[in-house]
Amino acid sequence: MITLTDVSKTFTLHNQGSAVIAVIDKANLTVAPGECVALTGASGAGKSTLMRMIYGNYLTQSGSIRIGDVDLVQAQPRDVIALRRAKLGYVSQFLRVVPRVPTLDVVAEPLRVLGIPAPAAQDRARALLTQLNIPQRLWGLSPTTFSGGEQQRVNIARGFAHPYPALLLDEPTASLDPHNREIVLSLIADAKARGAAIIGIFHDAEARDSICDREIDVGAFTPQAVA
Ligand SMILES: Nc1ncnc2c1ncn2[C@@H]1O[C@H](COP(=O)(O)OP(=O)(O)OP(=O)(O)O)[C@@H](O)[C@H]1O
Repeated sequence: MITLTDVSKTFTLHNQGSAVIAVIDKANLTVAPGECVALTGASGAGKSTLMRMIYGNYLTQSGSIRIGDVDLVQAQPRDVIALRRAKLGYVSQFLRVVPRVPTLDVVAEPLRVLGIPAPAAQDRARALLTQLNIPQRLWGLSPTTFSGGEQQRVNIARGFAHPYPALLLDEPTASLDPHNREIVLSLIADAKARGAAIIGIFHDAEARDSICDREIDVGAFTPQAVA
C-alpha cells in the first residue's frame, strides 16, 4: 500500500550561503495493508522529514513514494489533495484548526469533505469523542482552549473518522495518560484489522512494541558523511 523506492532528500539553506544538507539517501520501504511500521532512529536521523515527505509536505528530490497507485513525488497538487482526502490520513502531534469551529464539526469534517451527510458524519464524530473521553459539554466549543491532551485526542478522533487505507501517525500517544493511551492503541489496532497500512513515530517504546509489527531505523538511510 505504501512503497518508497530510492527516496532521497536534501535541504538547501538559501539564507545560509545555499548550504546543502543531505538528510535521506536512497530510502526503501514497503508497508502492506494491515501492517504498522515504526520509524526509529536517533534524534536528527530524519524520522519527521521522511514522514513529511510521505505526506507530500516536503519535496522529494528523487525516487518514488507510492500510496496505492499514486506516486506522490510526481503527482500534481490537485492529485495530492484528492489522495489526502480519501486515501492518506495524517495525525500530527498538534491540532491545527480554524478558530471558532466546534469540536464536533472539527472531527466530522474529514467525512463531510468526502460527501458524507452531516447526521452520519456527526454520529461517527460523537462515537469517537465518547470513546476518547472528551466530555460532551466540550463538543460544541472550539478545541483551541482545550488542554494539550484533550487537543491531541480531538486530533486523533479527526484522524480516525474516515477509514483511510494509509495512515501516518506522529507521536499519537505523546501527551496522553495511560488510560487514553490504551484507547488510542486500540483505535490503531482496529485500523490495522480493517487493513490500513500505518507508519508511525512513537517515542513511547512500550506503545511502539505493543502495536507495531516492525521497526525501520531511519539511520540506515542517513547519507555517509563526506570526509
Ligand atoms: N526544514 C528544514 N530545513 C533544513 N534542515 C532541516 C529541516 N527539517 C529538518 N532538517 C534537518 O534534517 C535532519 C533530520 O531532522 P528530523 O526532524 O527529520 O529528525 P528526527 O529523526 O525526526 O529527529 P527528532 O527525533 O529529534 O524529532 C536534521 O539534521 C535537521 O536539522
